[in-house]
Amino acid sequence: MIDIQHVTKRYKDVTAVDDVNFTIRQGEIFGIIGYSGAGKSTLLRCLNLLERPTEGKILIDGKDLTSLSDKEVRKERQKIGMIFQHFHLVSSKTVFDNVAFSLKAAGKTKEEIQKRVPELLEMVGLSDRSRHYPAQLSGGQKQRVGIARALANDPKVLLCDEATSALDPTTTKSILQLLKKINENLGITVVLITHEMEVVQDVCHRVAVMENGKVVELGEVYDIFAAPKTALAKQFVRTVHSLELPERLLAGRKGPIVQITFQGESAEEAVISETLKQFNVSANILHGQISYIQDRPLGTLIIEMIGSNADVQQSIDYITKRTNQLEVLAGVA
Ligand SMILES: Nc1ncnc2c1ncn2[C@@H]1O[C@H](COP(=O)(O)OP(=O)(O)OP(=O)(O)O)[C@@H](O)[C@H]1O
Repeated sequence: MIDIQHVTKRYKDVTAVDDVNFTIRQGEIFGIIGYSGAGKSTLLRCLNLLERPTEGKILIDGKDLTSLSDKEVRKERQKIGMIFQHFHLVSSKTVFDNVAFSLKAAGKTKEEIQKRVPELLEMVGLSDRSRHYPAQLSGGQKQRVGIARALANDPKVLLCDEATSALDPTTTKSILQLLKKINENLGITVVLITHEMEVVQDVCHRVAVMENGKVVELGEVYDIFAAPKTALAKQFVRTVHSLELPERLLAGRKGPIVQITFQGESAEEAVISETLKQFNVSANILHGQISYIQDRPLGTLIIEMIGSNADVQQSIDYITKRTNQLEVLAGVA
């Protein structure tokens, strides 16, 4: 649906986006994650040509935006809503007028605006705030106004530029739920950039990990959580699924310490107890958790395995076969 074809954006000697090439599918919530300066904002702004790529093409539904004149781009941009970290509301206008603004800009009649704005406010749960000014709203409510304004002209795509970064964790969850609802109910493709892996875990279907202007890893969110390939993706996964063990525990171990990741159904199987029954080893459970990503369980367990070298090795081989991933964190003492 959104084809990003070899897009590069340079500012003098800085290459903010470096030959990025991937496709965002119709109806998905696509996350772009990276640390500050990775090029996320620049890439997002290239998607609606707020920034013109220095090289490469952006195609939306097969239409090459980069080949259009500025006037034509402004028209196309009405089909692409955008929300921002700091909301960008007009402080002198009421909630109603902030939302009406987009409709006026698109040439809608007064009657159409009077009908449409209440529908939009209802959708974002702000029907009772229509006559308030932005200064009278909480951060979460301001972002809801931003979302209503972005949806005013029935866009096919919603771009979210760090939309929850200025919000507290509870408000972040509620805004993410709203984005999810909009995606599911209206079928709008959502592209969001963030530096928080938790946001990706909560709502995204797929994610691209960016570093130095490049996409270093891209895939289904579940797969990246289950088996991140690059050091950067591993770092981001660890920010959510942190299973750090105290040094003291590692120093006093009697056998190897292994981390096992269970994917899908195997998370609910008793692989460990079966292993202990079959082989002459005992296991010391040090840490464990099960997360649900897109309603699929992903389990992580850290155990110390105690027994003869041969038995321990056989158990490790058995568990590796039964689960998708086993990593030895510390070898034999
Ligand atoms: N208008 C500009 N002029 C010059 N350099 C820019 C401009 N916009 C961005 N850059 C540079 O491009 C690089 C990528 O910036 P960008 O804002 O896209 O990163 P980001 O991943 O979104 O970071 P953040 O999360 O801090 O916004 C940075 O080195 C930045 O300084």
